[in-house]
Amino acid sequence: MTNLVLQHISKLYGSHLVLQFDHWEINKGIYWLKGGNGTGKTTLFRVITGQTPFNGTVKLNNIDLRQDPMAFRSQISYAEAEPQYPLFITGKELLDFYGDTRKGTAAEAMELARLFELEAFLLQPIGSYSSGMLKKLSLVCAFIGDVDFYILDEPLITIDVASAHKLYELIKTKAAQGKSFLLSSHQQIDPEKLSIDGVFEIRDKQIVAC
Ligand SMILES: Nc1ncnc2c1ncn2[C@@H]1O[C@H](COP(=O)(O)OP(=O)(O)OP(=O)(O)O)[C@@H](O)[C@H]1O
Repeated sequence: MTNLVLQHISKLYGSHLVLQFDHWEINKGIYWLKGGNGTGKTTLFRVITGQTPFNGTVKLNNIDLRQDPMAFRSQISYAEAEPQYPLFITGKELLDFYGDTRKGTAAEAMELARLFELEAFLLQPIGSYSSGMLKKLSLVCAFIGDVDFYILDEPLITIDVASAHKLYELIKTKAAQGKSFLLSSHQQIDPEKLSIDGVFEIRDKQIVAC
């Protein structure tokens, strides 16, 4: 049962204040974070996943990111908007790496790769992948293993309609198993394809419900 709590948050890049708010909390569900370019969505995701220094407290299911980073990270999966991987490794090597670190099985990784029609490319270096293939590979990585909370930054960019449909179905299946999602998307999310439990926006450095 997901519970994500952020308290007394402030995030600066040098002297540029990007986020500042006292409290934001979500429970189990699928959430959509909207907002224009540069409002701080990716920064918020990087704060939640402990990938950038910040002031304040982040807790997932009562596990404090700072006090117990290993336990915290084992509960969370983050797919970046524009994933960057070493170009010389193959897709399979990347999936094996994620499988090892996330304690996922090779069969699970292959099943996800097959779902997104990446199977035939797995032995090729990532440098030869198209932008859509790269995005799908990053989504496959995000779904390897068993975590409680998924953060998907712009999961719909560059993927085709059929893949978007598969992603929606995967999110629904995981949500039915009790998992939670925080998605950012500039594209409208069709409520008939994916039912959203809450929509937020970053406005003036704060997270507000829409
Ligand atoms: N590493 C960084 N160093 C300095 N400033 C940064 C850095 N990353 C982001 N910023 C600044 O922080 C602000 C928020 O950026 P962020 O990438 O979080 O926005 P975003 O909402 O994800 O934007 P987009 O929708 O364009 O992806 C912007 O003003 C950006 O210039």
